[in-house]
Amino acid sequence: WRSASKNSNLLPLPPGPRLLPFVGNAFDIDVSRPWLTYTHWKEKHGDIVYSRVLGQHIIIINSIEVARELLDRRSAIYSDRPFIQANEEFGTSFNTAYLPYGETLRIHRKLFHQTFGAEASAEYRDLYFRRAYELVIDLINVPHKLEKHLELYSGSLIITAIYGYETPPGADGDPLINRTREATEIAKRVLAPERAALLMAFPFLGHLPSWFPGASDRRLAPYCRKLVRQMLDEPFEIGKAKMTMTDDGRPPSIVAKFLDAGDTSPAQEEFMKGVAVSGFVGGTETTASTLHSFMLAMLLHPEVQSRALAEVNVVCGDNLPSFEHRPSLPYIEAICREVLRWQPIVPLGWPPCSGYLIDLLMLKKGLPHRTSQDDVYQGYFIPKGSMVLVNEWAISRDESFYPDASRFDPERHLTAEGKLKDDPLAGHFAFGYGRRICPGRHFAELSLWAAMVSILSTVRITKAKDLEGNNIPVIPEYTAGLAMQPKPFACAITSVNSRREEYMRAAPRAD
Ligand code: HEM
Repeated sequence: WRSASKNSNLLPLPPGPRLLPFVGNAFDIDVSRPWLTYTHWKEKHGDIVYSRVLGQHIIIINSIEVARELLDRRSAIYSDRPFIQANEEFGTSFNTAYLPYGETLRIHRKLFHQTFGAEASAEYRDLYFRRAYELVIDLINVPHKLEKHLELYSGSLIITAIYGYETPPGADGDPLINRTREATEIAKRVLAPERAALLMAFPFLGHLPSWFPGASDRRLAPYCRKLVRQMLDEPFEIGKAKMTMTDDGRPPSIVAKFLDAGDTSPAQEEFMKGVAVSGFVGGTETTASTLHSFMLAMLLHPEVQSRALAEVNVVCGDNLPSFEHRPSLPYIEAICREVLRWQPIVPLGWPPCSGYLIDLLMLKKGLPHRTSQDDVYQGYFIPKGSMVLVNEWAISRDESFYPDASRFDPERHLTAEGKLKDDPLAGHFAFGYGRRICPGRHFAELSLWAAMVSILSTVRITKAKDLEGNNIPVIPEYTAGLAMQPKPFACAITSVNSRREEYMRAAPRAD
């Protein structure tokens, strides 16, 4: 049971839990929080674990060293993705995230680099803050719609940057956001775990027999394909029509920049459309979930808020903080790092990415990398076609790096002199590895920082009160649903600096 068919050297597979005939470990995994099962396996079997579900080889990486060695250094072997038939049926195979390792992926990643790379992302510095001010004002005005405000912040930022148009206030009215939601809902229904698992185990079935639970949803496929086509075409046309340069001579959007650069053949345009929508679906929920987690951490830790505000006040006086202040605000930086570490919103190294395939093969929150050829690591055989998951949860809980790891403690990222530590793991929990590392990470980091510093400098998040004036207790719980994000919690949000609030209110808003 523990050998793989093409293992000519008869090397052992990595250690792992006992496999049952046929189903392998299908029944061993906590399907709502599989990373906890994998972390338990780490304790027993170590940093690299072999498992099998319905004949599919699964390699679970539980340490940063193994992740770097395999996914970073050997990325030519470890950068494929599993093929999903349903993506073809439902028109979602354009998404960068699902592309196999090959030429189309290379083109997409190049476009991503040009449009969301470090330099390109920095060009949107004014936009992040403009949106962040709107976010703060919305939080003060209507604190109970916290989640909605965070989703609007992250979604509208990406839409404005990509297509150059302003989403109307209250994302409900935006056609792109609405269509994305609708397509996502269909995909979630269709790609229920049992269906995806069966297709993965028996790809020769191609299409599921009509008696199979959920198979009747296939009738939605043509409609979903139509929605996806609209998502690809319509906002792109808006971006195309909005080519007027900004006052400082920059293209008004990523699409405009692409068109301005020259090669606009239909094929190239189709790639750009795919990149734009992949960026939107890959970046919205991830950024919003991270900020939601940040708000929860602040609510639970008033002392962290006080120290952050004091740091901003010393550095900025009553002015609004900006990216120029960033190097002088190490504590704020430490908060950002700790938010990403404390509750990695992609605990198995994969973003919710609009909800597709999350339950795939019972590997919730873990659409993995896939090996494109056989490999050997430390005497273990890694078969071609293995799914490879990084258990970021286990890495974030590694006590040798992070003593008392489940505690939220920004100070762990600072030296005794209050400077930022040179942390080799910083950023890794959030953004993945190798040639599939998140191409939106620069954009994401800047937008997270702008939102966090704007919130910390201007408002205070406290417990909400009930009708008798008692604090409503906060139970920090996370959803086991699509994205790892906090379950809704009540909080009060009040301004702590009227000057900054005034500046923010006076800043131009989208209309
Ligand atoms: C806090 C925000 C974000 C987090 C935590 C996050 C996390 C991730 C992770 C873990 C991966 C998988 C990496 C791997 O397979 O090794 C990924 C991939 C991806 N992300 Fe992000 N992401 C965020 C924001 C964004 C943004 C803003 C964009 C676009 C502007 C974006 C676009 C993508 C795309 C297109 C992929 C697929 C890349 C590929 O398969 O080659 N993400 N992201």
